[in-house]
Amino acid sequence: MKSLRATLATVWRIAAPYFRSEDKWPGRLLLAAVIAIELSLVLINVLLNAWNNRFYNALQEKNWDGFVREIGIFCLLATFYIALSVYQLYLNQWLQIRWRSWMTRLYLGQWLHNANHYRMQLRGDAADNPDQRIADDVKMFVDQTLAISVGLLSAIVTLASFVVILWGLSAEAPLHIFGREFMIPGYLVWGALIYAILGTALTQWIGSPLVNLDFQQQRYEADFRFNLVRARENSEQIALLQGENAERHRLSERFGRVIANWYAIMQRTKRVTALTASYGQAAVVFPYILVAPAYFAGKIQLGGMMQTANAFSSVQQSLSFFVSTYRTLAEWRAVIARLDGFETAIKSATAEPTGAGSIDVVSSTGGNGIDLEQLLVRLPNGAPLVAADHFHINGNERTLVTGPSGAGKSTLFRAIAGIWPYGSGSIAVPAKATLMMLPQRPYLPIGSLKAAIVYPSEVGEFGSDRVRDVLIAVGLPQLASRLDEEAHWNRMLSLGEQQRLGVARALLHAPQYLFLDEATASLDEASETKLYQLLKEKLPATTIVSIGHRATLEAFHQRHIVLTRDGDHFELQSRSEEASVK
Ligand SMILES: Nc1ncnc2c1ncn2[C@@H]1O[C@H](COP(=O)(O)OP(=O)(O)OP(=O)(O)O)[C@@H](O)[C@H]1O
Repeated sequence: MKSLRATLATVWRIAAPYFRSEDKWPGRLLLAAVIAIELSLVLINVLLNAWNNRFYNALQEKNWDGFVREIGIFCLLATFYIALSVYQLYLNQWLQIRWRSWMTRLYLGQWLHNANHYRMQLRGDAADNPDQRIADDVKMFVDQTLAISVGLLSAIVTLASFVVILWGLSAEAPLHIFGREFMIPGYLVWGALIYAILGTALTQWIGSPLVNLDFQQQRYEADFRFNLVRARENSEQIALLQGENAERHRLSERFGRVIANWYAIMQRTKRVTALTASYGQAAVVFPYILVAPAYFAGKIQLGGMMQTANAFSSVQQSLSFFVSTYRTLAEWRAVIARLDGFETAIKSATAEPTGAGSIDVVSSTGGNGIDLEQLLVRLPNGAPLVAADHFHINGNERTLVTGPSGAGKSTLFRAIAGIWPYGSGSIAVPAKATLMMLPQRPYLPIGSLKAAIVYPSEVGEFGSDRVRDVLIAVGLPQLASRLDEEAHWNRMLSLGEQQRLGVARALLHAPQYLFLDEATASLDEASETKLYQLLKEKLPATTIVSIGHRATLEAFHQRHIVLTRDGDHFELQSRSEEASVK
């Protein structure tokens, strides 16, 4: 009961914001229309129930006029029923897509806000496969929440209406057992109730493991799909290493989990279906068995019996709402748990940069350069990595950072960029300063070459002539005529060419602070020298901080910082304050 209340509270927390959002009026109106139509359908069912009585009595009495009139009434009711059903589905789908669009935009916004997606990945927490949550789970949540809540409402209203009818019919057709009449008020209602409670309890008992199995299934499917995508993304490496067998083995192992869990679902579903099917079939004859003695004793007519059977089945069906939607409910709970986990992970990732035990990245005013104060960068497991008590990265200067592999150079850059929360101390970056990080392998989104170069800006922000000039300057004249060509550039270009594109990106954006993390390491020394010369000439006002291993790089930097081991971590130390080359 407690977990049901907690689940409903979670549903409310996830679902309610849409109906309070800027799209609240269309959403509320559509929901109201869907509910109104559902209630109208229940009303038609009530009218059809009374129709049963009149129709079968007309048949029994061989009353032709009555028969024709009832057929006419049926056609009228059926026409309304059809029209309402059509529009209920239509409006329901309309609401679904509006609600889903809103939630998808919200989740995308939160996930892509302030490097949350990166921190969530670092934490490796419950929010695995965010793509599945944003793409599939939101859709399922909206579909199922609507289906279940409208279905539940319909079941409650149907139950209330038909319980009244069935109560009246119980008095008309008193219970007959072995020729004796028993006066039990509303015995048909009690019969339906006991029947439904038994069915519900049995289904819950047999079917409860399905909730967890469904949850695991979605997870294994997403995991398998993600690994397929990774294999596709790294197909060149796999082919070069002849890693196909290893890949097949790995993928088969992941698919094996999908299969094993599916068998478990099949076993469980078989039992649940056996129960629900028997339950449904027994429900067809059960009311006849209850009222047939009264019918044969001549207490009620055929119409009365048919109406009773119909009312009984409506009551029984609405009481069995839980049984009939068990699978959907199980899936729904799994979806709710996943979205809840996703929201929680986003919340903690959002809170992390400002929380206790995190590095404080602040905006400084007036100064030029970046100040590291009492900085201790840690690994996610808490182990210390890089420390700097008072350190100043001078503005308008070119600084080279070196140190042993794994010393934490890249992680220090991540901390300065404000995406690495683990650690303590503060990093003061001038307010409104523009920072750009160039990694060893620049990210080039799939699309036109121009869009890939100007990323993360919009294509229209830079003129094509400008982009062409920059491409020629970085030594890629052969690409200058292919700006509109669409491709997977990370896959198509050599690493050296990708690094030249990275430098082209930096030249276009002309940031105030440019951090190069081995961003030219794949080029030959002569090309690297040319690119650095270009950066020096074209971006004279830019503060450049480079990570690199080559000694030749020193010539382009005025200052050299070395990460040196100090116990369990590394310290930042200036090797030379004097300029090498100005
Ligand atoms: N997401 C992460 N989770 C756990 N440990 C990490 C993570 N990212 C980096 N590390 C660890 O932090 C340490 C420093 O990594 P970093 O990439 O900063 O080193 P680096 O000095 O740039 O090395 P290199 O010169 O080889 O590029 C490494 O031991 C690495 O394993």
